[in-house]
Amino acid sequence: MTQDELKKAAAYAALDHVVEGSIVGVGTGSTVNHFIDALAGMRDRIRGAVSSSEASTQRLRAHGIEVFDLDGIESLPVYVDGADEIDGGFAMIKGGGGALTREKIVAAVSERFVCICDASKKVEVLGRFPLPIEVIPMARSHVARELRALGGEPRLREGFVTDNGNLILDVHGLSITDPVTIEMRINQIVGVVTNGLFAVRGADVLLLAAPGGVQRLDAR
Ligand SMILES: O=C(CO)[C@H](O)[C@H](O)COP(=O)(O)O
Repeated sequence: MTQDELKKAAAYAALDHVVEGSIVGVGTGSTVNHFIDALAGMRDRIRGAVSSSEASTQRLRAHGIEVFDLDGIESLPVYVDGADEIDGGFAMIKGGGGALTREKIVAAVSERFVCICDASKKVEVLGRFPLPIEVIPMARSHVARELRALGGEPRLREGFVTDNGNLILDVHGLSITDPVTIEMRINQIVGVVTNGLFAVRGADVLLLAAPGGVQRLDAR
């Protein structure tokens, strides 16, 4: 099976977690694109979606799924999203698609985070995938210096602007054995909007697709 077929298998497995009659939290990325396509098949059984990016919003609307503004919604039962890496404690690196801030906001108001991944995303220690940091443009050099002081090597994602009008620094060379501490530490750097570590609030359920099938793992 190709990696894309595995992503699709994980995405379709997430349909079992969608609560009928509800508004569904929807992430961003190629795995989530499969989820959106799958969700279209049950669009008459959900109220709609809250989206974490302009790209996902467009795809949802193209399928006739109503997209609600998150503001004013107190809680969503389920948020479905992919990850760039996920560890044994269900902490994740996200933001490969640059949507990390809105993803973290939608995840924060969701009762359950269902992570959909192909098996290549599961790692022992986070950090081989460069950690994305969304940065206010004027703070770019300051944030880069602070990240170097933490032992990382930040690189500007050239030609990329987030949906919020900010920049992304991808930080190479971090070995993240204590993701909660690193997530909180990076968030304290002035000029950082969000970092791509989802550890303080990690995934609750992992649907991990391998050639043998989709394995469901629950957070302890
Ligand atoms: O965090 C994300 C986007 O900001 C994605 O969930 C992550 O990059 C995984 O993407 P893909 O499903 O394309 O492998």
